Amino acid sequence: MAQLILLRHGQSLWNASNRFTGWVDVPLSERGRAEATIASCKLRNYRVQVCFTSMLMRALETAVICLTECDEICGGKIPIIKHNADDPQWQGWDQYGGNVNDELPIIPSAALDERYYGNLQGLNKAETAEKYGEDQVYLWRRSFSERPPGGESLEDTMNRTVPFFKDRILAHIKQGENVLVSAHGNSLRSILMYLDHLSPEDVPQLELKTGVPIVYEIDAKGEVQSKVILND
Ligand SMILES: O=C(O)[C@@H](CO)OP(=O)(O)O
Repeated sequence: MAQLILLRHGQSLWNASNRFTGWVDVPLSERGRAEATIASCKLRNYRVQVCFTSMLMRALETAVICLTECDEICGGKIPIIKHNADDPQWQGWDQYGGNVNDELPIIPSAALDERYYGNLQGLNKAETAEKYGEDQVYLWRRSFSERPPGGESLEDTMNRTVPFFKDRILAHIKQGENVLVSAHGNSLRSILMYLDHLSPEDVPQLELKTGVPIVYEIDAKGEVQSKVILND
């Protein structure tokens, strides 16, 4: 049995100012860094062997804080970010001498990036609801299939997150390795939808808090055996 820890990044500067963010690469706020530190300390009795993140700074920052503040989660290994590891042009410039077993790889992938919010990116969420109506904005934000203007629906997002999750992340879990995934509200909602067998009618109610770890135990067949949310 292996553990999968899903972590929505800490509060970003645009979460704080209530703006649609999507693929805009906004860093964490001071509160977001504190949330990531608290998550790290909640996870001090857990151990992971590999970490996946999106390519966006707020998820990478959260992963690095989580792995380095209360660093017991690394089990004595050094976290090392594997930029471009999936790029066929990559020449291995960060290769080094020494024992690769001493490192805890952090693997960033665009497959885990937040849902693309298209023309809504940068707009204030409350002002957008006033302009287009609460119901329309709720559909854009929380329905499964409705696309925000020029952006991705949750279904579109799921079509890139879940294949990556099955091919790359579940492969580690099935071998008994514990994995930390640091990503986003909607990219993680799509993965939870898969893990928890949620229907398109169930998923609008699913809300993930920033910086709150969700721990799954998953067996060698990839079946979920338990789930716990590390709230306060
Ligand atoms: O702005 C975003 O990218 C997301 C996550 O913060 O917003 P929403 O709550 O609408 O999913």
